[in-house]
Amino acid sequence: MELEQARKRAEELRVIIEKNNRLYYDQDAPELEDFEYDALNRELKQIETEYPELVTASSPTQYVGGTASSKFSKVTHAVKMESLQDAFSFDELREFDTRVREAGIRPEYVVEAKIDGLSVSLEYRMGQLVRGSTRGDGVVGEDVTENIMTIKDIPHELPDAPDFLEVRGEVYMPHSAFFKLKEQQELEDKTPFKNPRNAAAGSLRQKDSKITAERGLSIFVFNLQQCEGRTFRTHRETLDYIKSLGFPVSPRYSVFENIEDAIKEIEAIGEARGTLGFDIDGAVIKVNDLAARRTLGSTNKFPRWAIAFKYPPEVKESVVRNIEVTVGRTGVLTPTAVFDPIFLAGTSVSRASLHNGDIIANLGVGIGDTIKVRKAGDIIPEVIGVSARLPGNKPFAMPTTCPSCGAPVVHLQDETALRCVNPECPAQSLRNLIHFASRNAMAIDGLGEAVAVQLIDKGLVSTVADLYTLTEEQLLTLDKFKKKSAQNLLNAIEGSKRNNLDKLIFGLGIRNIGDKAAALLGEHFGSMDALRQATAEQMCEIDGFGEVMAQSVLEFFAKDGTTDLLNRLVRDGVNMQWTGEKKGTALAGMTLVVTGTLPTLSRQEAEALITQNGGKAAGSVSKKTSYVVAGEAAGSKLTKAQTLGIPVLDEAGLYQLIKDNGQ
Ligand SMILES: NC(=O)c1ccc[n+]([C@@H]2O[C@H](COP(=O)([O-])OP(=O)(O)OC[C@H]3O[C@@H](n4cnc5c(N)ncnc54)[C@H](O)[C@@H]3O)[C@@H](O)[C@H]2O)c1
Ligand SMILES: [Zn+2]
Repeated sequence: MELEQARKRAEELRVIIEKNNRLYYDQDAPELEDFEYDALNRELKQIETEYPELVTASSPTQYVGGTASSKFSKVTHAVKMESLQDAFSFDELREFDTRVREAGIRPEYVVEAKIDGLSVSLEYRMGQLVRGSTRGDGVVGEDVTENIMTIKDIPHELPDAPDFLEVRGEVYMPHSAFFKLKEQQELEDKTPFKNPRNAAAGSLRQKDSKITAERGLSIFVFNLQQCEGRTFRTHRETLDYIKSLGFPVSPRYSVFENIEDAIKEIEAIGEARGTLGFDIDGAVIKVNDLAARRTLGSTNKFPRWAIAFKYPPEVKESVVRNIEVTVGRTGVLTPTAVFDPIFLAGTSVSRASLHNGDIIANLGVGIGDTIKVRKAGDIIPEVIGVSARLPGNKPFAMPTTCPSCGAPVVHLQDETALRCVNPECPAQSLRNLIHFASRNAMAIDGLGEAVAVQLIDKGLVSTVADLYTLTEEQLLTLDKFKKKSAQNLLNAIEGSKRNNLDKLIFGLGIRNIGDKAAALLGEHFGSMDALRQATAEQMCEIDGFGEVMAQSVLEFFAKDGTTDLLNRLVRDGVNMQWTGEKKGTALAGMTLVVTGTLPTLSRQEAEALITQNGGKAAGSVSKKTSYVVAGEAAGSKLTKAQTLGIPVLDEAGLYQLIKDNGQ
């Protein structure tokens, strides 16, 4: 490449890379797959190696990619949170080894899995967790202490800890938590996170720590940043020490005497990839000897004593045996390719979503064709192309009628998806019914998926209103149903009639209306009738309510069948009024933290009492806390309140406070 041509390409690449850095680090919503991004970075690095005169201080190859968002207060890291140099072939690892040996170091390496999440620093003073922060640009990160406090794996207190300790680790979302969240987001018609890494980053970088708490995040700690009063000789020793303090550490971290053995370990980790229960995006080789690390030092961006090997995305071929089309709760038709099982990134795979008709048309894929399937992250397989077409085969055509009910399907405005809009469609009825009965909605015990499937299949229920006319006789026709179980279910259905209005609003499955939005609507309008008559402007007056949500509510009431459905529910005695207390103002403007075991209230109940009275219930104590409500066995939060001089109440004191401030 000519210099001028190289300069032009380098500039182009920098613009693209910076744009994708913002999407990935700042918005937790990348558009490229990691290996696609890595390829761009590599190309830029190659140009800069060939033409060193083209390297600029602001090139993304020279600094850590993130920034600290203004959503959080900033933290300056005493020990810089560096990135890692990466390698895509074993030969590059051998070159790394040569560089280490050329610096006069006898190599001894630790190999660890590289967990795909986001990097955090945790600081402990006198054994108490005092701060958690993100990497940001490596020097300045974000203060996410409150959110960090909600992660169960992270100890709040360390026994026998030094006066000051800082560790670094990777917060990640296990596959189990990711699938749960994905299902929940789909049920609520929200765009699900693309992969566990983005889900972890998006969940940790939340303004509301309660949301973080619900997301099931975990951590692996992989480095000792600072430790007052103790010295260590090797990385291995520091990991043993971190583990002894109660932190989760990388599941395996063995020491190897030479690079070839280290490479074998990387291969072994690669083979175990799909079975770990969480995503890894590579493996890291680190020089074990800490003095040798100091000799090797760091560049502006990464240490010279470590290197990350990135596993290539695996691509394999298989033959499409079928394309199944299913109907979701909101009527969207989703095609799924079913193919001969192949082994990818450690697990057997035989299905991949084709998303919609446009994607099928772009791929040109039909039943019988040979496809290429890739697993980019560790869990979601993707069809990336057709490698051999069955002679004369045509791409699969999406059905023109609903595979569940046979009604004609439609393209709604601005959507690529096809939808079945028949309100009585059984596939949708099933998802609607499961949602209606779920815990945050009408909470009908005993009405899970298995029972819902039977109710629909036997034609006993087609809309949720049918639940309220079910008889014992009918329930006895269900699999495994005896008199007792039938009666229990009828009681649960009967009990649900008395639920507060928000449960019903949420249960109706209005697009974009989650349980929190339902509660806002219920409290604000007070009855279903008032809500039905509300205009978009009136809804938008509610704090926290947006235009899109308001439109969805209007659409719901305008839909065929809604009036009928609500009339039937009213006739059968389902409550349509807000029976919850209107929010009081006794604790307005105050932030309270509940800790320990209270004599009569559970922690949830105490927090509900606080919010019902206009206060904010927070998860951790800070200078902004107004009161700490402490019960028996209150731990670090109580100690912290005492150090900060924050008033402490018992349960009776909380009631008194509400009484004193109420009208
Ligand atoms: N898809 C996109 O658009 C996009 C954009 C930007 C970055 N990225 C991805 O982000 C990565 C580059 O980001 P980076 O600069 O953070 O570097 P990196 O992720 O390659 O390596 C550094 C990080 O690895 C983490 N890590 C996990 N386990 C570790 C262990 N056992 N020991 C040491 N560190 C461990 C650390 O937290 C550290 O921050 C690449 O994988 C890239 O593909 C993707
Ligand atoms: Zn249908």
